[in-house]
Amino acid sequence: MTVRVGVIGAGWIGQEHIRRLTHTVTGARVTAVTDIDAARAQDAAAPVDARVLPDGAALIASAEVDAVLVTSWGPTHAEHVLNAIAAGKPVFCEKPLATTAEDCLRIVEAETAHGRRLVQVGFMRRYDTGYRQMKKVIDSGRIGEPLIVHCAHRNPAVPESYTSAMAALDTAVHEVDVLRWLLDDEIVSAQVLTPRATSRRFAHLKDPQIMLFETARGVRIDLEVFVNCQYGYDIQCETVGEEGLVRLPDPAAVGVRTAASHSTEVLTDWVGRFRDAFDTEFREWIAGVAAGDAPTGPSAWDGYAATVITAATAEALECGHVVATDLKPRPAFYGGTA
Ligand SMILES: NC(=O)c1ccc[n+]([C@@H]2O[C@H](COP(=O)([O-])OP(=O)(O)OC[C@H]3O[C@@H](n4cnc5c(N)ncnc54)[C@H](O)[C@@H]3O)[C@@H](O)[C@H]2O)c1
Ligand SMILES: O[C@H]1[C@H](O)[C@@H](O)[C@H](O)[C@@H](O)[C@H]1O
Repeated sequence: MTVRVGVIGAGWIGQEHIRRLTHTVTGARVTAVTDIDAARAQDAAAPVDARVLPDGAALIASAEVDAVLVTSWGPTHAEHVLNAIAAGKPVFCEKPLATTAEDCLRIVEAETAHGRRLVQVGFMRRYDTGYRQMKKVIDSGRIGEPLIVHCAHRNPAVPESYTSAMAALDTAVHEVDVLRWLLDDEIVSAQVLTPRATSRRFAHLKDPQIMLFETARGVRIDLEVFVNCQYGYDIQCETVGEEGLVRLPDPAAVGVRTAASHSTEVLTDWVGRFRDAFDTEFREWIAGVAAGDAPTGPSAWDGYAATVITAATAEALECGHVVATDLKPRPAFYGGTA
C-alpha cells in the first residue's frame, strides 16, 4: 500500500520532508499540500504532482489523504492535530506538539477518547544512530546506573527574531525529549545560569545559557545552549554512570593531515547533522501507517512533557530560581500508572 500524505506548511522543514517522502522513503506519496502562503504551497506541490488545497481542514478531510504531516508554525499545530484525530487519521506533527500545556492536554484527551494512538511528534534524535547506540548501552547496564549527563547544543548563529526563551522552547526541547527517552526518567525541575554573554549576538539575547535539570531518580543534567557559537552545528552528550560512561559519537568525517595539523570537518546545520535520523524517523512512521499499526515514536504525552518542561525552563531563565516542572501523572494509555 502507498501511504498518501497531506502536508500542512510548506516552509523550510515542510519542503525537506516533502523531498524525503518523495525520494528517500519508499511506500509514501505526497498527494496534497497547503500553506497560508499559496504561492509557496504551489511551488512545493508542483514538483511532486500534489494537489494544493485551501487550508488544513480541507486537506485533512480529503479522500486523497491517508495520513497528515504538520510542519506549519508551532502555534497552529494543535488545531491541525485535533482535526486529524477527529478524522481518525494518523498525524505526524513537527515539534512542538502545541505551544501551551492546555492545548497539549486537549490533544492527549482527544487521542485517549479515540482509543488508539494516532499522533507522533517529530523528535528525530530518537532515530539518530549514535543516540540509539547510547540507549542500548545504558539499557544494558554496562555503565551502571546513570548519575550525571553533560550536554551541549550549539548552533553557529541565529536570526534577530530568535529570543532568549527560544533557547529552551525551540532548541533545548530536543535534549529534553531525548534525555527523557535515554534515561527512561522524568525531568522534575529546571534552572538556568547565564554566563558572560558572547559579543557575537543580537543585544536582546542571553547567549550562551547553562540549563540544569534534575530527574525523578536524582540524575543531574547540565546542558550548554550556545546558539551563536560561530564555528559549526555541534551536538554533544555524555552520560556518566556508576561503572563507566557513554558518549555520543561525532558524525563520521575524514581526518585530514596536512601542514603539520590534523583536522576533521564540523557540520554547520541541523539538516546535515540529523539527515539520516529524519530519514529513519519517516521510514519507520510510513511503514507503521502502511501496516495499520499505532505509532511507536514520540507520543502526544511526550509532546506534552516537552512543552511543560521547556516552559518551566524559560520561566527559570526569567526568575533565576529552580522551577518545578509539575507534570501531571502519565496516563495508563501512554504507559503510565495514573
Ligand atoms: N525537528 C527539527 O529539528 C525541526 C527543525 C526545524 C523546524 N522544526 C519545526 O517545524 C515547524 C516549521 O518550521 P520551519 O522552520 O519549516 O518554519 P517556516 O516558517 O520555514 O515554515 C512554516 C510554514 O508554515 C506555513 N503556515 C503557518 N501556519 C499555517 C497554517 N495554519 N496552515 C498552513 N500553513 C501554515 C507558513 O506560511 C510557512 O510556509 C516549527 O514548528 C519548527 O519548530 C523542527
Ligand atoms: O528549530 C531548530 C531545530 O530544532 C534545530 O535542531 C535546533 O538546533 C535549533 O536550535 C532550532 O532553532
